[in-house]
Amino acid sequence: VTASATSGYGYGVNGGYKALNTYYSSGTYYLYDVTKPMSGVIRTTTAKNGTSIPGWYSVDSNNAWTAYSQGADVDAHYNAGKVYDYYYNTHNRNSYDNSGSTLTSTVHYGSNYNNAFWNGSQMVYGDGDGSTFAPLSGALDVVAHELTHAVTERTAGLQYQYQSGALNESMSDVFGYFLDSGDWLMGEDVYTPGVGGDALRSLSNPEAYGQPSHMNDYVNTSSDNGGVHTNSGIPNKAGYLTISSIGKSAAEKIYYRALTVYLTPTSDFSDARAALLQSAADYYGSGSSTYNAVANAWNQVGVY
Ligand SMILES: CCCCC[C@H](S)C(=O)N[C@@H](Cc1ccccc1)C(=O)N[C@@H](C)C(=O)O
Ligand SMILES: [Zn+2]
Repeated sequence: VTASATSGYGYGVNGGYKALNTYYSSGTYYLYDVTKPMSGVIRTTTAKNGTSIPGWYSVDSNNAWTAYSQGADVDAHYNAGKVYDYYYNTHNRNSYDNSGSTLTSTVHYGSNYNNAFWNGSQMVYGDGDGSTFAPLSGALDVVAHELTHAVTERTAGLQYQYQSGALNESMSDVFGYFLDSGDWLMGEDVYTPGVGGDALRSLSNPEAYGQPSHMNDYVNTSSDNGGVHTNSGIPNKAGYLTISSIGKSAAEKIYYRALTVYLTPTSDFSDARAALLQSAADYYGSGSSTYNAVANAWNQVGVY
């Protein structure tokens, strides 16, 4: 029996219709996308609520991925393709390693698992417990967040602890905004499915969800790898101020250049300011309004 690339469709976590690049072989359809200009593929698997990854290929009998339980698989696959396209089209980067390597997403990880992560090789998504989170692949900003960790790991290599770790987290949130720029919120599409209008974090108002937005309020702690999900509010606020001042397109350029050219594993918030200023100077000149806007943004969060 022939095997071939096919086009399917399905419903995501929140019920939205999604066209899917799938693959047919011997009577079974797979979430396996061979349509991208990459040496590898984009593929989605399920851990079947265990913790063994990558687990098993997500499969379907008729290429209509419409079962409620398939929503997480549908969105992980669809959103990974969107983030791949973003990095390729906007930054000329071919997959997380710029070598077109395969992107693997595993969904249904664990039981009631309220998180998602990049494990050094692939993306992994929990289903959430239905109260704190719905399946996390249902949010494009979550998928962009996780895939950006992979990019960061292959470029700046920001150590996941203390300021470099909070910066690592912030880079993932800022690129999450670039993908899902309808609002300044993070995770709103999957956070507390029973409660409307809230989110896990806000870039414009970190305090709304318990994060600082100024160095005076930096939290010194050993918890959460030195507060990486707390102190990310400070560079996140600087990101909001920067993007609001210079616009999304210029911000994407200087953020990508800072991340891939100037930042290093031990970079702290002040190094991030310098890297973004240098990137702004590279693109627009050191006396440019863009340069000055970046300086002002970081001044406002108390980072010099
Ligand atoms: C292995 C466990 C820790 C990994 C943390 C991953 S990178 C992470 O930061 N995940 C994001 C998921 C996310 C992203 C955007 C929007 C909503 C949720 C995260 O922020 N996790 C929170 C819940 C945390 O770990 O505190
Ligand atoms: Zn993260």
